[in-house]
Amino acid sequence: MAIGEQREPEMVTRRGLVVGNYCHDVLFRDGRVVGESLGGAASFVSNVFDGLSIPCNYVSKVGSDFAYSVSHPPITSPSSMTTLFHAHFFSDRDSSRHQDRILRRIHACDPISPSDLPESQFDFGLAVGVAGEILPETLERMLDICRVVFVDIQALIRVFDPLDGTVKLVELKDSGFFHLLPRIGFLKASAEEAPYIDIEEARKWCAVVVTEGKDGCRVYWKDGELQIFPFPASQIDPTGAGDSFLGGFVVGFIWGLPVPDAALLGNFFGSLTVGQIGLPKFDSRLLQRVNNELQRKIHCMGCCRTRDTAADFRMSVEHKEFQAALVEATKLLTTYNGQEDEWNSQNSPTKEIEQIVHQQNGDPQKLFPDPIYDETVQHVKAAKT
Ligand SMILES: Nc1ncnc2c1ncn2[C@@H]1O[C@H](COP(=O)(O)OP(=O)(O)O)[C@@H](O)[C@H]1O
Ligand SMILES: O=P([O-])([O-])O[C@@H]1[C@@H](O)[C@H](O)[C@@H](O)[C@H](O)[C@@H]1O
Repeated sequence: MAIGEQREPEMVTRRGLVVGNYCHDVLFRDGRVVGESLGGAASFVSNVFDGLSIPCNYVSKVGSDFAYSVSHPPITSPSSMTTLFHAHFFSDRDSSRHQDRILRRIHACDPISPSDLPESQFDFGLAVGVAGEILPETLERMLDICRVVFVDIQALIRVFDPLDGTVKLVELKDSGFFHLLPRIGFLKASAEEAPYIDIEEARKWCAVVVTEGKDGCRVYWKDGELQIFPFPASQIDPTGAGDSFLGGFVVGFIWGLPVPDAALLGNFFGSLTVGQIGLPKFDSRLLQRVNNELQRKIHCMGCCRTRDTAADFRMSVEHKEFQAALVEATKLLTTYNGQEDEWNSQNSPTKEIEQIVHQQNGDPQKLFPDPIYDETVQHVKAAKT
């Protein structure tokens, strides 16, 4: 190619590394089981990446009891059980934010050590542990082999009650990961986690994205901050919204979008996630529309994907147009949602589990001794095979 000849802008394929364990999620509302699903940030992130054809390596560990088939096979630890979370929601409180979710880690699979990571180099990495499986030395190794690393703070600051596994949070500076901050590209936190970071200190070292549920998100960097608007959504289950947000944000970033536009794409996928229980299904037509929009944007930017890891925080002149295009894409969901409701009503395990649990227990309050639920789930699964 002659020097100076304009290259047709194109998405240079970037390869990533996603590190974090898949898990089993059980959702309770007012003490009643309302759903059980594949979980773990890696599953929500890969759901977005697969939908938008982002090539990635995944390092995730599960036990031999892992109950789901996934597009990126995990490492099975025969001596361990799959990470299991019980997420308790309550109708009498505003569950539009996770603050009112009580998370309990019932089982924890083996941690991911540096030697579990591939030897090769990667353009980007996502440290997305949910149950303490990412060790400081593992994150350090990720920082060595990935050019830019996106970290979900829930991988760093969660601790677990020794008696019942209830998830609590510790200050980042007391987490054992603080010294790695200057090497992290982006730190993602929910509004509930943000107070444990000291954003004024952290932003000196890396960009911080704080997701704010139905209010969208806020991006902080050394010299500024920006509020990025949300997309409308009727929330059914907030689980995984932050994970899908991070997936969308990273896609925007590696496509070369300015950070505010990447955050908008994150908001978009977060809003689609809360409208479904567990791992969301994205309409293929909607995903195609998003891909077309990304192609259009990099064409308009007249640049091939040459930006290295330098982040561009300027609000693009096209930000509003991008937002409008994504809103337009969600209109495809109106028809699909009709089928989706059909899918939920017919296929959701919830009803079966509720009926069996009710028969067995009469009073759903008995649900709390979790083994009852686990046994019921096994029974339901067995009945399905
Ligand atoms: N009820 C909602 N309506 C619209 N968008 C939402 C809603 N809840 C979450 N989102 C989107 O998903 C993103 C992540 O959600 P949030 O609940 O803040 O993350 P986390 O799961 O980490 O707590 C938000 O920044 C927002 O863009
Ligand atoms: O809802 P969110 O915080 O984005 O992410 C969730 C984790 O916090 C939770 O521990 C896990 O069980 C879910 O599968 C999901 O990954």
